[in-house]
Amino acid sequence: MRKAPPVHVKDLCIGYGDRVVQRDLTFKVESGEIFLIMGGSGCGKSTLLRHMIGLMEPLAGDVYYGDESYWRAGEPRRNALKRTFGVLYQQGALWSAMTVGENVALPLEQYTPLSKADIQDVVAYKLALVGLSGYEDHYPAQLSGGMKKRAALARAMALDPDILFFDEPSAGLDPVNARLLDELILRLRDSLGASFIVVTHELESIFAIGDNGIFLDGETQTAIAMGAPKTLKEQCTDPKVRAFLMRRLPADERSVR
Ligand SMILES: Nc1ncnc2c1ncn2[C@@H]1O[C@H](COP(=O)(O)OP(=O)(O)OP(=O)(O)O)[C@@H](O)[C@H]1O
Repeated sequence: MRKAPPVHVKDLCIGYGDRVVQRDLTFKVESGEIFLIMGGSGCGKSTLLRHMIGLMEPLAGDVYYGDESYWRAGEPRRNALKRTFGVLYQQGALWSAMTVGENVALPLEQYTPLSKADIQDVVAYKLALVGLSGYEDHYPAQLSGGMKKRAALARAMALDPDILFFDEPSAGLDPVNARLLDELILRLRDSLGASFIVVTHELESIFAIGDNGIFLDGETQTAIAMGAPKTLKEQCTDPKVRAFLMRRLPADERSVR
């Protein structure tokens, strides 16, 4: 099985123009880990993800893939690195005018020299991985919300990424489909050896899939906790983290302590 490079975020400061959203972020995502980015609304989770994917340049600090600095690498190398990432955005964002098969085939047509027949084989394999065998000719509008997510996941996996980035994978899904997606993520991690970096605030997902994670705080604009969600729930004494992981109001947490 392939091994994804560890990802090392070092002294990262992120934001928009003059506006700092998060500062001094340092953490490591080990190979094959499901790493969660957690925190309240607006604290900067998606912004951090955009920086890790290389869509936004940090105000300070860097992101290392293996030993390689992303931002000190030249643009050709950055583009090559980007191709080792699979990204699944909140909306799924399948091309609605294309069939599911065409959606998954697109990155293969753009970035590989594979023949049409080989591309069809890869598409069939990726759709089988997400439980959508035989849906090649369906259009996104003909799929349920959960199926759309899985089709978008098949597309994100088209180029055999080392690292998959998910922004709120279970947003908009009912609890049963959200759970099926969690199970799929666990299965794919085990079978592909890829790492997953996931933004989520769904408590069930957090405890079901998270090996490790970081908790961002919007108020202090930095990370206030790191670790396995289950351990954080048992041991972290920060009232904001406890409130988040136990779905209590921070004021109640303070009075409990
Ligand atoms: N394109 C942008 N330009 C300027 N500010 C932005 C932009 N996108 C987001 N922000 C601001 O950056 C902060 C962090 O936003 P971000 O979307 O990263 O938070 P989040 O933790 O992912 O939120 P949520 O959980 O609600 O999706 C917010 O205050 C937001 O208003």
